[in-house]
Amino acid sequence: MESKIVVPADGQKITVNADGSLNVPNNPIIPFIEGDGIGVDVTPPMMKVLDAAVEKAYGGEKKISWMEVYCGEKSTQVYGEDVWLPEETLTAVKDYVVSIKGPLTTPVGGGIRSLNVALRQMLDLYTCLRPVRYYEGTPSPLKQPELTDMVIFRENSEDIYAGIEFKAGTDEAKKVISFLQNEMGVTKIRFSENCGIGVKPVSKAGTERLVKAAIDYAIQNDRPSVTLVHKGNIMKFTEGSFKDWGYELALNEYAGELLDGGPWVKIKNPNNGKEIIIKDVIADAFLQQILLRPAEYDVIATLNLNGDYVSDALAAQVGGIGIAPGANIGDGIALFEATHGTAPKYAGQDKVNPGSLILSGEMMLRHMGWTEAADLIVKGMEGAIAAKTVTYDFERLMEGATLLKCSEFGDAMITNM
Ligand SMILES: NC(=O)C1=CN([C@@H]2O[C@H](COP(=O)(O)OP(=O)(O)OC[C@H]3O[C@@H](n4cnc5c(N)ncnc54)[C@H](OP(=O)(O)O)[C@@H]3O)[C@@H](O)[C@H]2O)C=CC1
Ligand SMILES: O=C(O)CCC(=O)C(=O)O
Ligand SMILES: [Mg+2]
Repeated sequence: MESKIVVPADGQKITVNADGSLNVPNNPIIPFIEGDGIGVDVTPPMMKVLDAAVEKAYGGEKKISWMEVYCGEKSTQVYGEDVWLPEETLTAVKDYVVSIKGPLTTPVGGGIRSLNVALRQMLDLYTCLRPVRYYEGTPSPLKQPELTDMVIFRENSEDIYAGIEFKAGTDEAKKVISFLQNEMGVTKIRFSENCGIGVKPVSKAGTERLVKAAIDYAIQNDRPSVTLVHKGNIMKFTEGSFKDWGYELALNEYAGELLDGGPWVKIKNPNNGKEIIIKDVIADAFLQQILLRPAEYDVIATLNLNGDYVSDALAAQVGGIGIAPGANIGDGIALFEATHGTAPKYAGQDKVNPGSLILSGEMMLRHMGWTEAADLIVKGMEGAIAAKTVTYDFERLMEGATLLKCSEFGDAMITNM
């Protein structure tokens, strides 16, 4: 297939050193996927704000060379019908090490499976990292939204997102049901003649690498606890094992000790000698406690579906998914993306909040070691919200706010840097 990617002439690749650290040139080429729906609205301000922050922080010494790569609806326009995820996009995201994407549409029921999930699985980006913090002045349904300060580590490669499911009535579904009944002695499938079947793989290796990433983050960032969120009382050998393997990892790899006889574990932060508590909570209880006692939770390690639900719920507590950032991270490669989707009813209206993708870009700059530019983006966000110059999602909940378009909010962030 003919290449459609135009490599900028004036940039270099980021590379990964043997110890896993990044080698970032002053003029890195960063691939971006515009995204479907509101991707067309939020991606341009994201690039503009990042460029302005880099320019202000480094006075022209550093600069991003953006390189468009394609996925989703735009890919079908550029490459032709049915080409949703071209091979050269995957190759670029791998080769250029750090990239960023807008949201991509997934039809409900039939049609293609999620391209977002496909990117994560094909590139083995096993951690979905979603920090949740409060910006002063943001409208929130909570009385004390500033107490919500959590960092979600969502397992990104397993669980029912593996897409192993069979439609009711198909030969495949009948075959799986017959195997379960006749070879595994399963008697509990109600209405087995017309039943869809899904499979939920959760492995020890997959759990360990995710929980390790969460504990390492807590160590590096001086955080007091890591909570394993699961539904292990019901799904004993998937979600329950996730909890058991997480505790075992803390005990065996971090010289953990049982706290009051267990199951909670304490480990010592080797950087400062402080205790880090590894604890667990059942997912439904967690969802009420994050509203009632958010200060008790800090770093969160959880499975794929729980992490999806928890991400939007926590985002709502601090102002909504309009400003909820995220990253998909593997060993070496990172693909940054907003927590929200394509919000099709707002597509092309220059209306929605670009904050989620911009703050994902802020995470990207920090990941690259460009902390001065990242700090300016945080300052720009704080300033724009404090000045009550905001997009519709905040304006409708704030008194005396000025309503800005999507692109204008990006400009307001730049003014406040
Ligand atoms: N990673 C990804 O690419 C993701 C893709 N998706 C896909 O996106 C599509 C639409 O999904 P849907 O469930 O509607 O979820 P969306 O996140 O797209 O939108 C749900 C609602 O969230 C609010 N919202 C979303 N983005 C913004 C923003 N930038 N600024 C302000 N408010 C925002 C809007 O609320 P209000 O109506 O109150 O204004 C919107 O109606 C689906 O195809 C889904 O599969 C979903 C999630 C993630
Ligand atoms: O891939 C999708 O369409 C939805 C993904 C999603 O909701 C998420 O990653 O949070
Ligand atoms: Mg989601």
